[in-house]
Amino acid sequence: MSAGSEPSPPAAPTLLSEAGCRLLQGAAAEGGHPLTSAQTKQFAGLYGRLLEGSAQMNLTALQSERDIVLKHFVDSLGCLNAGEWATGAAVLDLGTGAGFPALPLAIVRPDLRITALDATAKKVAFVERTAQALGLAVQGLTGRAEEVGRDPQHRGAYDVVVTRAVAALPVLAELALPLLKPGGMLVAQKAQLSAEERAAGLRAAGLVGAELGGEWQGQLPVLGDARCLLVLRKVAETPDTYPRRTGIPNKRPLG
Ligand SMILES: C[S@@+](CC[C@H](N)C(=O)[O-])C[C@H]1O[C@@H](n2cnc3c(N)ncnc32)[C@H](O)[C@@H]1O
Repeated sequence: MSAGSEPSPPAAPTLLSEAGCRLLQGAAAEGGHPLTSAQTKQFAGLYGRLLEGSAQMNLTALQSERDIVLKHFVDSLGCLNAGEWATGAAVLDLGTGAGFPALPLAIVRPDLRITALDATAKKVAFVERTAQALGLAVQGLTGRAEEVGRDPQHRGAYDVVVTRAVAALPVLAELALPLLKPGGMLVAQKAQLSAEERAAGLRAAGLVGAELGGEWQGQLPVLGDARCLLVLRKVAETPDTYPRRTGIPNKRPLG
């Protein structure tokens, strides 16, 4: 800058392009979740924050605008396709990473009381900052689900535990069921669910007080990739022995 010249204005935040907004609106509507223009603006802001955050830390492997729109934003909304998400429900996103599905869900369902749990503190800090900037009611929570599930403040406290791309179904059953209220549901989103994983998941569910509560098979809008949602319903108290200590659910899965 030469002496006496005006300081340059701060760079405008990156936002979703117009084409990206149209793709988002079309795909969300195709998936049964049409967006208002205010919600589309919130997604545009989320896109910008995700790009900024990704420049500083490892937040997402997805690089292109199209992939982020379809495989993060629209895919996250697909979690709503299974089960009844009652108005005002307390929801925990187990293993939220960069905020998926927690942040898209908070945009389209501002009535939900969403807690975004992850073992990595800097990811949770990103989610909290982003939620605050976009005016979304998402609480961050740093910790391992194995420990949070034994904390009286969180055990039995949630109507819905939702999870995407975190672990195999038997592991999810052990981590999620202790966190649910009686009658609550785990919604596990999967790209694929083999017959073996499904059977082991249902056996694990029986051990932690759950049964199959529903199943949804569908496709990711525009791309057509297979998606499956499996719902486990809490029908009995989870024994105090679960979840086992950190690492054991993964190392020696139930079922
Ligand atoms: C592959 S990422 C998926 C993130 C996000 N759900 C998504 O779909 O983009 C898995 C995340 O789960 C978190 N995670 C895995 N096991 C966990 C546990 N036992 N407790 C808390 N977080 C866990 C990891 O730290 C990681 O951020």
